[in-house]
Amino acid sequence: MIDLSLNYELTKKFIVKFIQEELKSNNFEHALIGISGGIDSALVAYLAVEALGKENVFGVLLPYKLSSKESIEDGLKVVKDLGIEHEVIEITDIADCYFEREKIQDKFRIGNFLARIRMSIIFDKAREFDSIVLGTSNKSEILLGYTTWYGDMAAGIYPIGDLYKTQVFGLSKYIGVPESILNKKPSADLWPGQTDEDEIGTPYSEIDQILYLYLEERKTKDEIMEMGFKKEHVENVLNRMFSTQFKRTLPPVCKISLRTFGHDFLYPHDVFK
Ligand SMILES: Nc1ncnc2c1ncn2[C@@H]1O[C@H](COP(=O)(O)OP(=O)(O)OC[C@H]2O[C@@H]([n+]3cccc(C(=O)O)c3)[C@H](O)[C@@H]2O)[C@@H](O)[C@H]1O
Ligand SMILES: Nc1ncnc2c1ncn2[C@@H]1O[C@H](COP(=O)(O)OP(=O)(O)OP(=O)(O)O)[C@@H](O)[C@H]1O
Ligand SMILES: [Mg+2]
Repeated sequence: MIDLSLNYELTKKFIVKFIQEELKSNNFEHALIGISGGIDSALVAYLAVEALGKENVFGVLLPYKLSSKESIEDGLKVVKDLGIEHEVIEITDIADCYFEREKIQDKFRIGNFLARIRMSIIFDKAREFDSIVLGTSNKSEILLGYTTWYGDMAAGIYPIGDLYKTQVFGLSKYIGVPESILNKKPSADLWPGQTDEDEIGTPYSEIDQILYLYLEERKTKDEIMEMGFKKEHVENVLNRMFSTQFKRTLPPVCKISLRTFGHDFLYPHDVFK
């Protein structure tokens, strides 16, 4: 196993500075975060308070009737520990109105819809509080595409987007995220009993190694398997990554004019006054 742990003091400083600079250069003072009770949003909230001060960070807790009891308890623990202003908005009525009307029972449709309802409320609240939305996506879930496109992925900036999930755990422990959050299994909490690792089929300890070896050490699939990783896990991780490239790029634009978004305007000087 490759040691993916980082110098967490330095990592924290980089992310804190990143949040400060991104807000400043885009003329924002406030940041808003959807707080789920999970580790990604907890970590981002702690880093945001360090970067901006507790008076400039807002938390929104958006439980659905099937959200786990621990999620809401841990979410409240985060906002109370940090002393940030927060709102709890239950999304059951809004979501069930649509599910009942369309007779939807498929858990994936339900889960993706919940993620997109949350996104709508988060951006509405960002407008109300004149804030940038801090994304909570990490490198592992972005690379796997394990996320709802334009749902929980939607954000202004990604402070922990270059940290593998195992590094999210390392940094969270380092900065003192509450134990109950550190000790529970990552879950999208979109249906009862859901956990990331069960749904994906490979534990994060292996996902991160496989992604790292393939992307950063440029090992081939065969070389990774020769290092002792099971074929089913290597194929699972790489296939998920290849099949979700669309989630990591702007939608392709059909080029007609001489100057087209996505094809041109690739550098800041293209659009400067
Ligand atoms: N090649 C392609 N080019 C352009 N668009 C493409 C496409 N392939 C699919 N699509 C579109 O993308 C849609 C599917 O993508 P999407 O809607 O994102 O949904 P999908 O990837 O099917 O599902 C999202 C997955 O992420 C998990 N999740 C969601 C939310 C939060 C978390 C969490 O960890 O907290 C996890 C969830 O449990 C589920 O496994 C298709 O319906 C299709 O419209
Ligand atoms: N009930 C909720 N209330 C507010 N925001 C939510 C809720 N559920 C999900 N979100 C938003 O969607 C993001 C994605 O969820 P995800 O499960 O990947 O991260 P997490 O819950 O923070 O960490 P973990 O992976 O440990 O569960 C959350 O970080 C949060 O910003
Ligand atoms: Mg979660």
